[in-house]
Amino acid sequence: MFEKSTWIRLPRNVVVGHGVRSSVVEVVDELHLQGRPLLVTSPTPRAVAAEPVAADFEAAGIDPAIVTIESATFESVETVIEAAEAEAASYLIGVGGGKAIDIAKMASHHLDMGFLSVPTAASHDGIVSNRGSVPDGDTRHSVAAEPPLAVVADTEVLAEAPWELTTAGCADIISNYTAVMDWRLAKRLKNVEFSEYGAALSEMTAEILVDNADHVRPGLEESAWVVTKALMSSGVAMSIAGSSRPASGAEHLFSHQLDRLAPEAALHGHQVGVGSIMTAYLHGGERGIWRDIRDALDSIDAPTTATELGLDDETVLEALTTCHEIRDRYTILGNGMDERAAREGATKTGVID
Ligand SMILES: NC(=O)C1=CN([C@@H]2O[C@H](COP(=O)(O)OP(=O)(O)OC[C@H]3O[C@@H](n4cnc5c(N)ncnc54)[C@H](O)[C@@H]3O)[C@@H](O)[C@H]2O)C=CC1
Ligand SMILES: O=C(CO)COP(=O)(O)O
Ligand SMILES: [Zn+2]
Repeated sequence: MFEKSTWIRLPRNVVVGHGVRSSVVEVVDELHLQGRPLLVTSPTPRAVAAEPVAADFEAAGIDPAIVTIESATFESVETVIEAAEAEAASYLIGVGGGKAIDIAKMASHHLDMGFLSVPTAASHDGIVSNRGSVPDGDTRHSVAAEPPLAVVADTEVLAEAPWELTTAGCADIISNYTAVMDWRLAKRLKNVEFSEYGAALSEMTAEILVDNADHVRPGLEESAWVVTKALMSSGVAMSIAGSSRPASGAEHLFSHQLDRLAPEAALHGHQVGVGSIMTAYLHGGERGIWRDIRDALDSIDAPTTATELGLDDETVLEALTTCHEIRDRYTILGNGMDERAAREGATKTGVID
């Protein structure tokens, strides 16, 4: 008897383009959301977009509340839940980079409320995904969360954000190549659940981005358009898979461990990009695709070395040899890398000297 079933949850409205920030109130109306919104943001995105969106609500006769979080932690999720209850909010709007959107997503899941995603940076592929990513002591959780009811991605805002945020988003997408390699390996060796559609969409997204790398240049609003579409497509791949597997393999474990060893040293996307160069080497050796990944990152100004990440060689090696412990996700790292092997791989790929 056939007993499989799946429930794929995706946004109902995706609004992308020049000046669409001012459409948030209209999108809320179209979704028939009633009552008071709580805008969940972080310090810089608050001024960039949350306050203008709040002003639009006020002009429409709706009184919004705002809460500012500083970090992506379970404490921040609690802060937002308490603010939603204290302010009698009816739905949430995440306004900012990956951290603010993740926290809004997880709080809305807990509160059983709808949420909208309003990215201010094309820096990560959590914009539409149904996952939240949170560090917790020695581990890193990929938490099932509420996908957004709608996404409003203003390319004018995204293009005005610092360029390195956009290159981080590109690197988060390029890392899909190795994430899917790890996923296929885990399917073969550990029989983990695998989605051909999720994997194919993730790989195709990276392919399209790399093919369009010439259009990803500082100062071009078209860059924000190209990158945001890829970030959304990658998020949809995660929602189809029901896990972050299509977009998160060993290169993400490496980045999550760096977040513990050298907090705030570099952007998430930049860290996973450098991790992807090294894990591509582990998958394919000299003849593997690690050079293609390095060149793709280089072509869009993303870091390809420890120095460009602002890290010393020893931190990179420590992360590489210990990151398999971060979570129970089988990857090319298996039960962990030997220190000499890690040094050899990192040196051969030019990540360390
Ligand atoms: N849930 C998911 O599926 C995914 C979650 N993530 C998570 O997202 C986070 C990484 O996202 P990021 O955006 O890199 O981090 P972030 O949210 O900390 O943003 C990076 C920096 O950019 C600033 N910023 C944002 N918009 C700006 C603007 N318009 N102008 C000037 N500064 C601006 C922020 O204030 C912050 O200082 C990590 O916690 C990562 O784990 C990443 C990918 C997928
Ligand atoms: O960053 C992600 C995909 O780009 C997902 O993060 P996790 O590794 O926490 O699942
Ligand atoms: Zn990522």
